Amino acid sequence: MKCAVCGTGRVILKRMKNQEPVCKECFLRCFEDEVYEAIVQSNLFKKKEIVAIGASGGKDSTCLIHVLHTINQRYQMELDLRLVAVDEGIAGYRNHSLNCVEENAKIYGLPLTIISFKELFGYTMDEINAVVGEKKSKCTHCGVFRRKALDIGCEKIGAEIIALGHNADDIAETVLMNLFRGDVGRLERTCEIRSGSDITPDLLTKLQEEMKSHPAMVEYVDQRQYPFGLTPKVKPFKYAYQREIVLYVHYLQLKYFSVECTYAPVSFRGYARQFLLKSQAIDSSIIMNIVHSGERMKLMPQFANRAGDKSIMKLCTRCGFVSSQHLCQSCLLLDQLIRDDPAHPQNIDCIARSAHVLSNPLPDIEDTGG
Ligand SMILES: Nc1ncnc2c1ncn2[C@@H]1O[C@H](COP(=O)(O)OP(=O)(O)OP(=O)(O)O)[C@@H](O)[C@H]1O
Repeated sequence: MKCAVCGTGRVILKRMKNQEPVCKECFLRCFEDEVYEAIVQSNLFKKKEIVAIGASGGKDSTCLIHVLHTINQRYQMELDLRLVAVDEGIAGYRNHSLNCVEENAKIYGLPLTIISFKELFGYTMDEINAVVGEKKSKCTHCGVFRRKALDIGCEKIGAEIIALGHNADDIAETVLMNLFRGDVGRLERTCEIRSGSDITPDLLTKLQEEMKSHPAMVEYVDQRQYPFGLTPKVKPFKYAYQREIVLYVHYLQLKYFSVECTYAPVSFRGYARQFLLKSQAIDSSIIMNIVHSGERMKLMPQFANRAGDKSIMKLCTRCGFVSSQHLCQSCLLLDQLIRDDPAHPQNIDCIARSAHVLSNPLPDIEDTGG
């Protein structure tokens, strides 16, 4: 059997989306072209834009670095790509994956900035684990703190947009997870290829006004179009299957860390992942069907939960990040941690830490100046 694209190459796989048999070269090229197409169709980036790439060292973000770097050059997109990595402080996991990020920063000549939970919040994930307890999932803490850390990372490198390696399987998992939890208010956001900045001009003006009188935010009024917490997040791999990402990084022998997070086994996401794995064995189109279904679901107004309601957004009274409540989720979680932590000597002022990190340049682990 010959490659369905070039007609001559030796077939190495059948594409997930249409079962078309393709050779290695055509697979790599088609994969890159499809990501480029998704970027162009959704107008994800502007020319010369500083784009942060959330780099975890895992296969998805490693693949994203390679693909964005490749198509940026091939199609003269003129993007200024920079890496932001968050060190959550998970011994035996994140320290190893950060080594891969550092290696890739050198390989692609991209500047890298690392932001650590310990410096930002006063706790590593391992310390949070000790406070929260072994049996409970830590994914909420990790996810909420990481989002804030990535926003702060963007601020430090001057990026007003961040690209993340979420793929179609991740999105389908999140859709299922939200359904399993009955948390349908989040469905719309889950499936967006670009999220964060989709607020009305009136609301943006209101938030910008709030920034002017917020002690922690006033200095950013003239510098930022969006308040903190609204940095647009884009998912160029929204339509890429995980299995093809694995093959892509395998064929190109990219350097990534493949071990699962220490805390993953007790995560709720695990149920959705198992369900999806079993369903996929029956029909591989299930993943994209879930993504497309999620895209088309729209909540009736009476069911929209408050978390999904952008019109009620304000600035967290403590740290100044956008929030639907008086205190943002990260400040609430931090307060709870401090309350539950018998060893904590005093309340840590979250905004003092955020402000400290923002105003003092962290030593960049590797700045190759590319
Ligand atoms: N510690 C981190 N630092 C920077 N970005 C991160 C970090 N963790 C996750 N991300 C970003 O968020 C995306 C989704 O992460 P998540 O852990 O949910 O999925 P993943 O499939 O394990 O991704 P990856 O294979 O890239 O680790 C990653 O692809 C990356 O872009």
